[in-house]
Amino acid sequence: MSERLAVGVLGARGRMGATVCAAVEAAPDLALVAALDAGDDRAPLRAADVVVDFTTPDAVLDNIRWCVEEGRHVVVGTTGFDDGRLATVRGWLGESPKVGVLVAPNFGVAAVLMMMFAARAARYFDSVEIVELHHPNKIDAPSGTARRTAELVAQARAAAGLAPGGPDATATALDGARGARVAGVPVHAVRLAGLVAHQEVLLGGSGETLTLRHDSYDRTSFMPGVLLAVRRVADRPGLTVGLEHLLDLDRTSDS
Ligand SMILES: NC(=O)C1=CN([C@@H]2O[C@H](COP(=O)(O)OP(=O)(O)OC[C@H]3O[C@@H](n4cnc5c(N)ncnc54)[C@H](O)[C@@H]3O)[C@@H](O)[C@H]2O)C=CC1
Ligand SMILES: O=C(O)C1=N[C@H](C(=O)O)C[C@H](O)C1
Repeated sequence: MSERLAVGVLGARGRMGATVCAAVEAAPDLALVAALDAGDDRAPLRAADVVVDFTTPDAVLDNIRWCVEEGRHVVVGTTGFDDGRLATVRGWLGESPKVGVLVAPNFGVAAVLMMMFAARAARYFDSVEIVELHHPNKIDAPSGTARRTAELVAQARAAAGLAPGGPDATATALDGARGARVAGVPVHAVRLAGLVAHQEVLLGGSGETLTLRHDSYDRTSFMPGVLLAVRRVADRPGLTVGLEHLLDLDRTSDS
């Protein structure tokens, strides 16, 4: 058998990090060489070909900078990215052009399909709103998936000459009643005991609606996508945003 790909995990004692460690250990072509959490020395990551980060929005940028400087490829599931943060990562990669960093707000294949379908459908409807629903231990709102979905929907609607959200006659509202606007699209966040990770994209037109719903019932749902990214990130020097680029699904129009 050929040599196994060496993988390090940051956030290894967390919900996602622990699941990633188990998935890597179960994969015959991968070897878990470092499983680190907050406060640990990062030196053992020098033995890794690829580092996986599932930490916190506060910690992730410093981890990526360290990995890029050390020439390690990075698969990032941690959320909290916006254009400014992605530009910062691109800047570091400019100094290390052989390194690949893949940032994905959601590694669930069905979740990626839901995002792609939402972008594809967005131009056919008057209104679009997003409802994301998560476990109550989640520290960021709205979710990274909802943010990315809103951005993709807004881009598709702008390309079709449409406003991002839809008609809305609301004249008075309590703070938050109409959700947050992400790229102009209303996004509503629910935190509920018993949930893992769920999202609905609601599209409305004349006398009809379309609801796209995705449910992650278990964190193993993210593992095929994480392992695909681990195996492929070295082939993609520079920054890749979104698992869709590894799934050949990134077309969102007929042209
Ligand atoms: N892209 C995706 O498919 C998914 C992304 N996520 C995201 O992953 C992140 C982690 O989620 P959970 O595992 O649920 O959180 P968690 O709170 O269970 O785990 C985070 C872990 O990171 C550790 N940590 C904090 N700072 C660190 C540092 N500097 N170095 C190493 N470890 C550090 C914490 O001690 C903790 O063990 C969140 O941003 C979440 O939104 C979660 C699920 C799927
Ligand atoms: O914190 C979570 O649990 C999740 N985070 C990601 C996000 O913010 O989109 C992915 C998934 O929704 C689970």
